[in-house]
Amino acid sequence: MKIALYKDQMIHLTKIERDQLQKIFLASQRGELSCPCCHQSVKLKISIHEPPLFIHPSQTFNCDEAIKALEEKHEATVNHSVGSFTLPSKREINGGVAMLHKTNDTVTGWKNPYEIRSIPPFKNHQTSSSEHKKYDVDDSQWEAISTTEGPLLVLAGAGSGKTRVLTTRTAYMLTEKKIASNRLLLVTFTTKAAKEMKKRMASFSGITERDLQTLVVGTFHSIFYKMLMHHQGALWQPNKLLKSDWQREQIIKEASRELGIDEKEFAFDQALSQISYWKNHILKPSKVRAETDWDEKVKILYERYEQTKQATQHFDFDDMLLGCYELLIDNASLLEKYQQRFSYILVDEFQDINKVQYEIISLLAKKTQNLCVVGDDDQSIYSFRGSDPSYILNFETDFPKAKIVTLNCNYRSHHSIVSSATNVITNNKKRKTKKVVAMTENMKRPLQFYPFDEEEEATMIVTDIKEKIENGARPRDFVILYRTNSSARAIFERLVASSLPFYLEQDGEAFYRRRTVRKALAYLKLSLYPDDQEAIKELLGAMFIKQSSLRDLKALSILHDCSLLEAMTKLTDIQVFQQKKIKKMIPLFKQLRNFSAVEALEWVEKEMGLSDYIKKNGNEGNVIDKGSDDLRDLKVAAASHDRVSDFLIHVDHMIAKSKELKGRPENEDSIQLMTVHRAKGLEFKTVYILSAVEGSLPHDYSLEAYREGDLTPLEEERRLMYVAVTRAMENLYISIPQKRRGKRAHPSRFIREMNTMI
Ligand SMILES: Nc1ncnc2c1ncn2[C@@H]1O[C@H](COP(=O)(O)OP(=O)(O)OP(=O)(O)O)[C@@H](O)[C@H]1O
Repeated sequence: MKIALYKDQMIHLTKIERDQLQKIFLASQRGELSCPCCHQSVKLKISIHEPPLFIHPSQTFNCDEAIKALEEKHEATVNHSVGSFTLPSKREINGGVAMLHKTNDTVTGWKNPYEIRSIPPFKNHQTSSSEHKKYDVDDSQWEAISTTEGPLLVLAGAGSGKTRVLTTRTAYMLTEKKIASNRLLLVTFTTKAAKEMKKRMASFSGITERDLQTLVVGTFHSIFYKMLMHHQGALWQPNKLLKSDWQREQIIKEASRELGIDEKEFAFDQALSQISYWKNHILKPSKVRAETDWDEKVKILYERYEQTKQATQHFDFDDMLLGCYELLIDNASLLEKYQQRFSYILVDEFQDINKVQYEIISLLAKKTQNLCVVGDDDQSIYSFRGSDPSYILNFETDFPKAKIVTLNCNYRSHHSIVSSATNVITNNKKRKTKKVVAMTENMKRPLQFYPFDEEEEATMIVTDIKEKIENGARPRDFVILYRTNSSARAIFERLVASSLPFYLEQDGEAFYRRRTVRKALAYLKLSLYPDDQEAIKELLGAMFIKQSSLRDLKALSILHDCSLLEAMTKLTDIQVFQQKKIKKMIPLFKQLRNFSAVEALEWVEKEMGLSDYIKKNGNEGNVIDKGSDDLRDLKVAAASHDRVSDFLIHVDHMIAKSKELKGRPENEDSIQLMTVHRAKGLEFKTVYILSAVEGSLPHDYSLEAYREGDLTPLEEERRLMYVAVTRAMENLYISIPQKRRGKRAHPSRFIREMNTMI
C-alpha cells in the first residue's frame, strides 16, 4: 500500500520527496507508522526489485479495499509537511536526477532495476577427456598439471581453476612423479590461501602426513622469514618485528617532530605506504627520487625510519623480503644450496608479485628453471603496493623457454556473469588477449539497480538479503563489495540494525574514527558538552593549536570557572589571528545544537573554519581517501537524523558496535563485507557491488590521472570491477546510486561497457 499514518497524519508515497524516504524508513523501523485502516503498525519496504511500499508485517489484516479507497482520495489531496518530513505540494516527475526507467505511480525518481542484456548466446563447451578423469580436470588444466619441467606460465582467467591446478599439480608431482616433498616450494598470496591449499592436498590419495609436513607452502613473508631465522636468527627475533602499523607510525611520528611536521595532522598512513612501496622496489632512501614536496618529506622520514630501526634492531615485514634478497645475493654458496633444495617452485597470483619478490624467485629458479607461475593479468590489483603486472606480461622474455598454458573455462560463474565481466575487461589496452567462457548458464542475469543514495542503497541490499535468507539462503552466500573502506559505513549501520550475522574485516579505522570525521564531530559534541576533553583535543588540532594547550585550558577553566570551550577565549600563548578566530567562533557553538545535524555540519564547515583545516590538512598525500570526501560522507550519514544530539548518540552506538565486532572471531556463516581487494580469490553465490558510479569505481584519483593522460590507474580500476563481478557464482547485483556524497552521481563508465556486447 502507498499510504500510512505518521503522527496521526496521512502520508502518501507518491507525494514524498525522495530524500525523505530513508527517514520514513527509519521511523517505520522504530514502529512509528501505522495502517490508516486497522491502525496496526506498518513498515516501509524499500527493496531492489519493486518500488517502495508500506506493508503490514503481520498476516492478520483485511484492509485492502478500504486502503484502495483511501489511496485514491489522498492521491488528489495536497500535503505539505508531516512531523519532520517535507512533502511536495506538487509532485515533481523527474526530481532533478536522470531517470532511465521511471514509473509514475510511486515515489519521485524511482527507477526500475535493469537486467544486463548484452549477453551473447550460451555455447556448450565440452572439455574433459578420459585420460585424466581421476583428477577431475579439463584438458588445459591437465596440461598445466603435467608439465612439471621447465618454466611454465599458466595464464588463468577468472574462475578457471587456478587453485585446483596448483593443488592437483603438487599432488601429481608427489604421487606420480615421485618428487620428494621437501624439494617443492609453493608460494601463495595469503595465509588463508596457503591453509586452503594444504587442506585440499590432504584429500588426495597417496599424499602422506609426512609429505604435508615437509612440503613448504606459505606466503612470501612466511617462507623467507623462516630462511632468515635459520641463517641469521639473532638479527630476526620475533619480538623485534614491527607487527602493527601503529608501531611503524610511532617511529615516523617521532622523526616528524624533529622535522617540525605537525604530528596530529600529517597523513602518516600514506607515508608508510609510500615507504613500503619504495622498499618493495628495492629503493634505499638514497636512491629515491622525490618528485613532489610530499615525496621529499616522506623520503626524509624514510631515512630516519631506517636509522631508528637499525639502532633498535627492529625490522618490519618489508625487511623480511629485502633481508632475504640480500642474504641470497651476498652468499653464493647458500643460494646454490637453496637452488638445489627448491628444485620445483610454484607461485600463485603471479600478477601481483613485486620487484623484490620477483628477484628472489628468479634467483632461486635460475639453475633448474623449474618455475611454474599461475596468474591472471586481468586481476592485477595491487600496483599501489608495488606489485607489477609487467612480470607476468613479460614472463616469456625473462624465461625464453617458457611454455604457456591458458585456462579459459570459467567453472565458477554463470554465462551472463562471465559475459558481463568480459564486456568490461576487453576495454583494457594493456593485457594479454584471452576469452574466458562459462561452463554453465542460468536464466538470471546481472541486475543493475538505482537507489537514491548510499543510505537507500544499504537499505535495499539488506532487505534483499533478509528476504533471500527467509527463503532458505545462508548468510555465508552473500558478499557486499566496495571500492574503499569508507563506503562500508551505511551498509554496516543497516546490518547492525538488522539481526543478520555479518563479518567486516576492518583493515583501517572505522568511519567515525577517521581524522576529518573526528574533527567535524568534535564541533558538534562541544556544542552540547563544552567540557569534553577528547573533543577539545580534536578542536585544537583543527585550529592548528598545539596539543599542550589543553593543560593551559584546564587551568584557565578552573581559574575563570568556565568550560574548557570558553577557556579557549582566554588562551594567550597562541597567534593573534587565532585569538581573533576563537573569539568569533566560540559563541557560534551555542547555535549549533539547535540546527539539524546536516545544517550543523554545514555551519561547522563554512562558518567555523573546518574547511580551512580540510584545505590545509585533509588531503595531504592522500590520493584514495580525502578529508573533504569524509565530510561529505558524514553529511549523508547525518541526513537521517534531525537533531545533533540524536546523531551523536547514533555515532557513539556505531563506534561501540564497530569495536565490539573488531574483537569478535569470524563466524563462518556470516554475510561478508569487504573491499574488492580483499575479495580476490574468493567466490560467493550472491554478490552486491556498491556505488558503481564515476568517482567511486573508477575511483576519482584514476579519473584525475586519466585526464592528465595516464591510463594506467584507470585500467587497474577496470580490473577491480572485473575482479568484483567474477566473484559471483549465481547472482550479481550492481548498485548505481543516483546521488553520492550529496551530489548527483553518474553511472560508472564500466556500466556502459558492461552493457555493450563486445
Ligand atoms: N575442472 C573443473 N571441473 C569442475 N569445477 C571446477 C573445475 N576447475 C575448477 N572448478 C571450480 O571452479 C571454481 C573456481 O575455481 P578456482 O577458485 O580454483 O578458480 P581461480 O582460477 O582461482 O579463480 P579466481 O582467479 O577468479 O579467483 C571453484 O568452485 C572450483 O571448484
